[in-house]
Amino acid sequence: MPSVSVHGMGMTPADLPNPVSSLSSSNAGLLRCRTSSVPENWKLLKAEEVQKSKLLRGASANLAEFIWPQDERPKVPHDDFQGAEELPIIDLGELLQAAVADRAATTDHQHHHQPSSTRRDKIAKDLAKIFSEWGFVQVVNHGVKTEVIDAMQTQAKKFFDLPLEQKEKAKLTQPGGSSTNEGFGYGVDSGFFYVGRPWIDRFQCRWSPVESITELADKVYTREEAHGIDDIDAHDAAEEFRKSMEDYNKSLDKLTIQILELCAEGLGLKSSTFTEPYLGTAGDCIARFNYYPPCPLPSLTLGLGAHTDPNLLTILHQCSVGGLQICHGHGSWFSVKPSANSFIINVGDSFEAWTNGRFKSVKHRAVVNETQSRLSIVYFSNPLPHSIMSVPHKLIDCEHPLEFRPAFTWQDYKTHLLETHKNNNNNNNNNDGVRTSKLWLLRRKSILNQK
Ligand SMILES: O=C(O)CCC(=O)C(=O)O
Ligand SMILES: [Fe+2]
Repeated sequence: MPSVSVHGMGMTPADLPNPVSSLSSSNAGLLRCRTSSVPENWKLLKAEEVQKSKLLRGASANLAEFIWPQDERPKVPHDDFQGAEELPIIDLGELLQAAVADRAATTDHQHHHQPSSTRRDKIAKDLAKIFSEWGFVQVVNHGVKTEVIDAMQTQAKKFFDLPLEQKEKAKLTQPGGSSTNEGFGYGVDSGFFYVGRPWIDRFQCRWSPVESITELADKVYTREEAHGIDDIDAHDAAEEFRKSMEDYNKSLDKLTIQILELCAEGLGLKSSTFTEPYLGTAGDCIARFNYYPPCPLPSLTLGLGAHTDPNLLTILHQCSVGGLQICHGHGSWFSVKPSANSFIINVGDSFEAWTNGRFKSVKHRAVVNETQSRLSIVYFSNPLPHSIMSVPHKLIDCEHPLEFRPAFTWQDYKTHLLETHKNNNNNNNNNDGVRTSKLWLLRRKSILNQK
């Protein structure tokens, strides 16, 4: 099918975004970034792409809003993996192999066999070192079946391909009628506190309980006008979505536990130090599907601005299109090469605080590109809202004095984050909460707050 330009949608050039004329006075900071005309490549966007995206429909009214300040703009493109520092890899398959070798060695009475406990110890130490230096790791042979990952990617893609009106049915409301940050939308309308407007559509909900996923899926896939055979199709579609969410959640919950255990061991702590309060999928684990449509301004905007994740651990799977960038060293960014069978796992703010800063919650962002849409599936692991995360005594010594809150709950931090969101949105101030909200976790700050 030939690509249809927005002109083909019955839009006249006057309907097209005009970055200059639409700059408001509150965007004075962006005036420096003005471009004199609509980028030619906006016309490359397919009409159906514009139709189905909340972001693109909005952007067509005021493209200038998406131009970020000069110092935030990406210098490394989404697909430039050259010169990028190699993100360290952890091969979890080695754990399994070592256990198999253990059994063989016992049967064959081998004397020079390296026991699996030694292998495990080495992997745990490597992982802890990577998290303390990079905050990010690439995990391979993680035990999550390829079918489970593929099905989740397929379902997420299918979701974003739905007509906009259909996707918007996923919006969940609170009992009082106010919207939550769950569902589909432009940033799920939860407000962003970035310095620019991100180029993104997003779906977000909790990974469990399964009943709430069913409710969401039914809302999205059931069409009011559907009768007969259509009803059956809609039911099947909702069921496929629910099943892939459930399978993915089960697998990633297991993976989270495995990683948390290795982290504890790598830090010289009891294996269950982090998993006991985590309590698996009963916690507050959040699903996020980020969808970045093709963008006519890839070097002027960002899919997602530089931020750290507030949660415990993040497990991310990107589709075949690159876009995730990590800040390493002195403010230099590198693009992470997509790899179908690996996960990118990073330390969130809560984990950094819980480990007294031994692990680092590192800034990352998403860049976009002109021609391809991009999808990332994110598993945000969190403990139960009221489980207490208290800094293990072993992680406090002369070399590592206590720098973070000695104990806090995910609910405490979440409440703070939501407040910051609200204040930033109400005051319409430079929306810089991304940089400041993490400060709440610092000990100095918590002492000040108590005064
Ligand atoms: O899409 C990506 O690669 C980054 C997503 C991300 O950082 C987030 O959702 O917090
Ligand atoms: Fe993130």
